[in-house]
Amino acid sequence: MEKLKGLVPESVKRRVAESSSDDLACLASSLVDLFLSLPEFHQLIADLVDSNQNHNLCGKNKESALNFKQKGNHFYSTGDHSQALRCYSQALRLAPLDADDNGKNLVATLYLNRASLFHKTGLLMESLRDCSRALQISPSYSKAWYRRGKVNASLGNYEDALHDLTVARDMEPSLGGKKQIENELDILAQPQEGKSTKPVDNNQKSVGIPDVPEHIKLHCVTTPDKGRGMASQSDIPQASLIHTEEPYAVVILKHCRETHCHYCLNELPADTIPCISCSMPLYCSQHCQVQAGGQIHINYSSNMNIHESRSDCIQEHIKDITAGRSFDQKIECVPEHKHECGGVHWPAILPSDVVLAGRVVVKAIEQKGQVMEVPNFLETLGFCQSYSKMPPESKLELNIYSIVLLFCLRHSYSSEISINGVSASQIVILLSQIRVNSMAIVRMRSDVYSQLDWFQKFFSGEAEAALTSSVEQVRVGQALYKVGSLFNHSCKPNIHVYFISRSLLIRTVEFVGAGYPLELSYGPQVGQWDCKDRLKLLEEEYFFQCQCCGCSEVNASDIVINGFCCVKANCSGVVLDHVVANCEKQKLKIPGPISVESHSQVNKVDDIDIQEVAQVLLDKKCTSLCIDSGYCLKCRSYCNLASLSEAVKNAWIPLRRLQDSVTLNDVHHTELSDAVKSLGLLRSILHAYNKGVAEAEDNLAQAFCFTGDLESARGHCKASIEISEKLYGPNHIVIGYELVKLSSIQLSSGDSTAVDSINRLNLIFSRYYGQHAGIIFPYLHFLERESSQYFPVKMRDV
Ligand SMILES: C[S@@+](CC[C@H](N)C(=O)[O-])C[C@H]1O[C@@H](n2cnc3c(N)ncnc32)[C@H](O)[C@@H]1O
Repeated sequence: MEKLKGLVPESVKRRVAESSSDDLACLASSLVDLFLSLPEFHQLIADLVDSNQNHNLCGKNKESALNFKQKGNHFYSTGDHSQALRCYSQALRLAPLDADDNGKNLVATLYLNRASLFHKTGLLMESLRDCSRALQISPSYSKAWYRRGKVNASLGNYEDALHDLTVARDMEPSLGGKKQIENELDILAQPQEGKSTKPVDNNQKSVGIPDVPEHIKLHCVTTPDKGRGMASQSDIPQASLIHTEEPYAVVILKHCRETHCHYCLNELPADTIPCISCSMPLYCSQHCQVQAGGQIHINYSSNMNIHESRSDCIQEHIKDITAGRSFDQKIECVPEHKHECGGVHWPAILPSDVVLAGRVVVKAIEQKGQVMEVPNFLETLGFCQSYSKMPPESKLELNIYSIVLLFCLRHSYSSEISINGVSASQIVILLSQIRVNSMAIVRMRSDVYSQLDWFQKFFSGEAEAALTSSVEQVRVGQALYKVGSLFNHSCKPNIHVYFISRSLLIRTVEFVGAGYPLELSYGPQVGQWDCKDRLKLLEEEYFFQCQCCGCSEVNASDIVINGFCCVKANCSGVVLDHVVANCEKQKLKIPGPISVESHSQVNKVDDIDIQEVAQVLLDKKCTSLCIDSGYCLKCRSYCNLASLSEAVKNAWIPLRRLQDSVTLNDVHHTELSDAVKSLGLLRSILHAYNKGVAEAEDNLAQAFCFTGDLESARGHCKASIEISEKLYGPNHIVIGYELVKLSSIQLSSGDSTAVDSINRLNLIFSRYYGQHAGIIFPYLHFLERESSQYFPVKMRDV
C-alpha cells in the first residue's frame, strides 16, 4: 500500500488533502483512472485476489494438510500432546473438504485423530464433538462410531455409548474389530454404577440476550453541539438495561485471529473448526461456522444404505448424529464471510476496517436483492461521517483503499460491481463512517485467570507468587450497530456498554431523568486522563471537539489529576502546570456568568477535601478567575514547577525499574526499598490525589504481592483505591476492578474484610453489567466461593 501511495503524484495528493465529501466523486474518478494506468496497481490486485499462487496464505492445500497430519501422528505417538493438537488443527484448517486419504475422507480422519487425542488427554466433550464431526462427513466411519462410544462411556452416558458401539460393530468390516467391539458391548451391558446423564455441551450453550423492559423507550434527539443523540422518554433508574442490538456487520481484529472465534468473537476452545472453503477463519462451533460461511452441503446419498435393516432407535440415533443437530438453528440470511472465501488473500491482508466495509457493502446489496449500479445504500444506513475533518494522510489512505476494495469485491463477490468515481467515493464515505461510528467489541483480558493461579498458589503455600494482572479489557472485534452508533460521547458517561458474543448491551450507570441525553464513553473518561489528553484523543481518533460536561465544566478530578501539592505546610490546595491551567481556563471562558450552580460536577463531589480544592475556583464569581500555573489555587503560594517536574521524573526511575523486575519475575530487596523512597518523594511533591501517586501505589502493591509481604501489598492497594475514588467517584467500574485485586490480597492474607470488598465490588459490577456480571467476569464466582469457604459466618451475615 505504501508503494501505491508513493506513486500518487504530489498534485493529486494536494487535491486529496483539500478534498471534502462534496467533491469526492470527481477526485475518486481521477484516482481510478490513475491506478488503472499503473502496472503496479494491477500487480497488487492480482496478488490480493489470486487464490492459485505458490505461497497461498488462505487456500486449502491437501499436501500441506497431509504433512501436518503426519507430524501430528508423530507427536501423538511420542506423547507431545500439545504439538500433536497444533498439527491436527492446522491440518484440518488446510484440508479440502473432499480430499481423499487412503480411501477415507481426510477431514473425517483428522477429526477422528484429534478426537482420540482429546480422549487421551481427558477433554471428553471436545472429543465427542470431533467424533460427531467426523461422522457428519463420513457416516459409515466405524472407527469414529467406536471412538464416540468409548467417549460416551467415559462420560457416563451409557445409553448413547451402547448405540454408538452397536453401530460401530455392525459397520466394522474386520472380524477382529467386531470381536473387540463385542467385548466393549458386553462390559457396557453389565449394570453400571452411577446414573446415565446426558452431558451438557458448553460449546453449544449460548447466553440469551434479555429484552429491554417495555416501559423504557428511547428516542433520537438533535442538538447543535453534537448532532443526533439518544435520550429516554421517561426517568430511568440506575443499572437499567436500556438497549440491546445485533450488529449490522462485524470483523475480528487481526491480533485475535488465532485466539478468538471469527464469528461470535468468544475465546476459541481446543477443538477449533476451520472454514470449509479457505484456511483463514477459525470458529468455536459449527453454528458459528455456518453463520459465517453458509450452510454445508454434504452428499448423504452414498450413505443412505447405512440406515437399512436396523432397529428404529438405532436408525434414529444414526440420523441424529450424522445430520448435525447444530445446523437446525436459524441461520442469518447473509453469511458474512462467504464472499471473502475460496483462498483469496485480501481479507487477510487489508486492514480490518476495510474488510468490514466489504461486509457492509455485500450485506446491503444482498438485502436489496440486486447489485446496485451506484451503491447508494449509505443513505439508508444513515451513519454520520467526518471525511472533511480528517488529516490528509488518512484521506489518501481511504481513497486508495476504496478503489482496492472495489476491485477485490468485483473479483470475489460480483462482476457487476461497478468501479468508477461515484462508487469509489461512496466507499470512501463508508470507510469514514466506519472510523467514527464503529464500536470496538471488547472482552475481559483472559489473563485475569492468571490471578486465579496466583491466588491458588497462595493457598497452597507458594508465597512468592505474584499478582500478575490488573483487570483490563481487550479489543477483539470491530462492529457497526445502526442504533448503537447514535449514542454520543461523554467523558462522564451515564451509560455503560458491554458485549455478549456480538450482541451490544447498554445499561444506565446512574439515574437518568426523562429527556436527558444518554451518553457513553468512546474511550477517555474523567478520572482516567486530564482534560487536554481526552480532547486530544477524541480529536485525533474521532475528529470532534468534545462538548461533554466533563470537558466544558470545571470538575475536581481534572484539577487534581496531574496537580502538584502546595509548598505551604497543611495547605490542601493544588498547583497546576501551565498546560492544565490553560485547559481549565478555557472551560471558564464559557459565555455567561459562572455560578456555583452551573458547575454541577463540583457540587456533586461529596468529599470535603476535593470539594475544597475545586471550590477555590468558584468562590470568585467572575470570569477573570486566577488560575495561574505555579501558584496554589487556594493560598496563592508560589511553587517552582520546573525543578519539581525534574524531581518527579527522577523519582519514577526506580518505580519503573521495579515494575520491570516484577514482569521479569526477579525483584531485589534494594529495588523495593528504592521504590518505596521514590513513592515518599512523589507524595511530597504531587497533590495527594494525583494519578501518578495512585499508579506508584499500585506498582508497589504488585511488587509486595510478589515478595509475599501481603500486609504492605494491602496497604498500598488501599492507598491506590482511595485516590481512584476521588478521581472517578466511589462507584465507578474502575473501583470495582481495583477491588478485585484488594479482595484477592485480603483473602490470601486471611483478612475477613475481604467479604466487605467482595460485596462492594459485586454491587459495582451489577450496576455496570446487571445479571451478566458473572458471565463477563467469571472470577467473581471464584472470589465469592473462596470467601464463603474461609469466612462462612461473615458471608452469612451479609
Ligand atoms: C457515533 S456518532 C454519534 C451520533 C452523531 N451525533 C450523529 O448525528 O449521527 C459520533 C459523532 O457524534 C458527534 N459527537 C459525539 N459526541 C460528541 C461530543 N461529546 N461532543 C461533540 N460532538 C460529539 C461527533 O460529530 C462524532 O463524530
